[in-house]
Amino acid sequence: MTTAASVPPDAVERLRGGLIVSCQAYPGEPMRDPRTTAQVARAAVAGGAAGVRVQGLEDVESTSHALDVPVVGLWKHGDADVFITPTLEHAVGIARAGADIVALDGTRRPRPDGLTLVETIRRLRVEVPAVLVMADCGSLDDALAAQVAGADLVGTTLAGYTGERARTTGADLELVAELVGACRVPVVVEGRVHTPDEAAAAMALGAHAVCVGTAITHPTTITSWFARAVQEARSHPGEGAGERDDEH
Ligand SMILES: CC(=O)N[C@H](C=O)[C@@H](O)[C@H](O)[C@H](O)COP(=O)(O)O
Repeated sequence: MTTAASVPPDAVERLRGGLIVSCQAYPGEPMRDPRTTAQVARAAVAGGAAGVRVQGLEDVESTSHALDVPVVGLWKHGDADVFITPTLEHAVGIARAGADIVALDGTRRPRPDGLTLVETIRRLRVEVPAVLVMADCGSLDDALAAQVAGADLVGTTLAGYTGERARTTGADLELVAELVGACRVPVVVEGRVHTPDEAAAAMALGAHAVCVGTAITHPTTITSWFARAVQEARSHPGEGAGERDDEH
């Protein structure tokens, strides 16, 4: 696996300077179907995505078969604080389903199976030796701990969702700058990147890749942005659109 001095693994290298599109539909939503996910992912790749991020065993399976770009897989499970690929069992499942990179909770919080992050990554690599790991972090301290634990990539995915940092409007670019300055592993900017300009700003700070979900692949939320703007324009002519909400 990658170290500061080694050549980055192929999947990490293929994502360098690229856009990762997160293709996720949430429980009960009309687009929650592995075939739909694979189709959305193919459409994203046709538009220039260097990689995709997908959730759940079936979606990882369907998408990894349909595409020739790196697939970042995760498994959201449970209502606890740690819900992104929370246990070793989830991580092994996602790796075996075909993910090139397993994204998992990379915070310093206790994990539901009682393993530490370092134990999780070590044992995952015993089970599935070639797999790479992206640690979804909420702070600089998370990211530093995750790289020591052996993560191949660190992401800002959980910034604003763990209580350590405020939830910024748009990407947490301050954290991006901190991570790029302090981490030797590549940094993926993820979370609330809503416009091409924001994605470019994150890359200009030295990010390895940018991951965009909602603003590309979640039509219900995107529609709500437009619907609210249209409604507000009708109620208050002459005023600009308000802030975007990306809660699902
Ligand atoms: C916090 C959390 O649960 N994040 C999840 C991680 O996979 C997804 O719900 C996000 O859509 C993804 O991170 C991309 O972010 P955004 O949709 O803001 O572009």
